[in-house]
Amino acid sequence: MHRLALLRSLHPRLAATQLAPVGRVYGGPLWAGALVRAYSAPPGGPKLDQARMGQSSGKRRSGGVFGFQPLAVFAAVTLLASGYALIIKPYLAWKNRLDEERMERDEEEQAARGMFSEAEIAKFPFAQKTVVFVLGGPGSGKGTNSAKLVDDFGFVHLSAGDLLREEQKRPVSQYGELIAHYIREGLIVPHEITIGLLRNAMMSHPESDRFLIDGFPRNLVQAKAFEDTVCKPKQILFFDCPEKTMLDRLLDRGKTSGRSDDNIESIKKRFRTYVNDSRPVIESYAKEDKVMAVSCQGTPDDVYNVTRAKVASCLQALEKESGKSNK
Ligand SMILES: Nc1ncnc2c1ncn2[C@@H]1O[C@H](COP(=O)(O)OP(=O)(O)OP(=O)(O)O)[C@@H](O)[C@H]1O
Ligand SMILES: O=c1ccn([C@@H]2O[C@H](COP(=O)(O)O)[C@@H](O)[C@H]2O)c(=O)[nH]1
Repeated sequence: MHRLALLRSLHPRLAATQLAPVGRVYGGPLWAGALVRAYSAPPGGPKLDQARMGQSSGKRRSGGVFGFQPLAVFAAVTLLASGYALIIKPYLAWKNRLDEERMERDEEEQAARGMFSEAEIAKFPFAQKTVVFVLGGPGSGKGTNSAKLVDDFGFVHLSAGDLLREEQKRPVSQYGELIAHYIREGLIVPHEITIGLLRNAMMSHPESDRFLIDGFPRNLVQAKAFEDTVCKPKQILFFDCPEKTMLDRLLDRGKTSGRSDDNIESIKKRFRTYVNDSRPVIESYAKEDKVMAVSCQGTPDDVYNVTRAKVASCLQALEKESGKSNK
């Protein structure tokens, strides 16, 4: 039924009242207002315009309590309901949407920074994990062999370079540009960023006891910072490779890798960083008798066979040692 007809059917007074057509949006309150005004008019009496201008008299209410009040209540309720529907409800929905968007943004930023709470970090048993650093020059075969060790020994493989590249690509990362620059220039990204990513990645695998950390630490400062804030490595797996072999492999990989640093300019810078900053880390751990060296010369299978044998005996020795210390 048309709203005007409906209103008029509610009370005879309305039939005698000229109700102006109203717009769609404010229809509710205006209809309700019209209803109230209709009751301010005598039967067959002043037009709505007059009522609006306050020209109607008190006598008009002589229509009687029974005719008047229910509709006045109805008008008030309609007014309130319309106000709620048109103003308060949309406002609350808008506010909720803003809150939800803010929470989503916070969660994304938190994920981007890879943050666990301080309490969660403090509780995580890093010292009980078997961490093996996988070191060697750029293109020496660290990634290739680490992937195979995962299958054979159940390690979780964490490549520091991969984690940095992932972080760089995250749209909300505050470090994206910085990381891109350091990688292209073959420089070492500030260790707080890399260690944060590594720690987060380790904590994302609470079920695992074995971690291969590939391509880290790149210098002595990183090594010390990791030992101080995360844990000491149990062993270092070092791929020993001549520069010429590494160069050939990297240039070959560069044909398909899409990496911003697999080009001759970046490769030369990476070699310089390796000689000046990363070799001293291997030498330092060698003094602690923690380095297993594997020659990267030979086919991938040859190199992996040697690697697997060395890692197997290393893990055996570590288990023996921990068995002794548990007694
Ligand atoms: N023994 C091998 N013989 C021939 N090619 C190999 C051998 N080992 C690895 N490669 C190839 O050399 C390239 C570099 O290997 P890989 O990516 O494992 O090195 P990486 O040390 O992880 O390098 P980066 O430090 O730059 O990440 C790859 O294209 C890989 O397929
Ligand atoms: O601990 C790290 C590891 C890596 N980087 C930077 O990333 C590139 C690429 O590393 P790959 O191990 O070859 O994937 C490296 O040249 C550094 O620029 C780093 O800063 N810190």
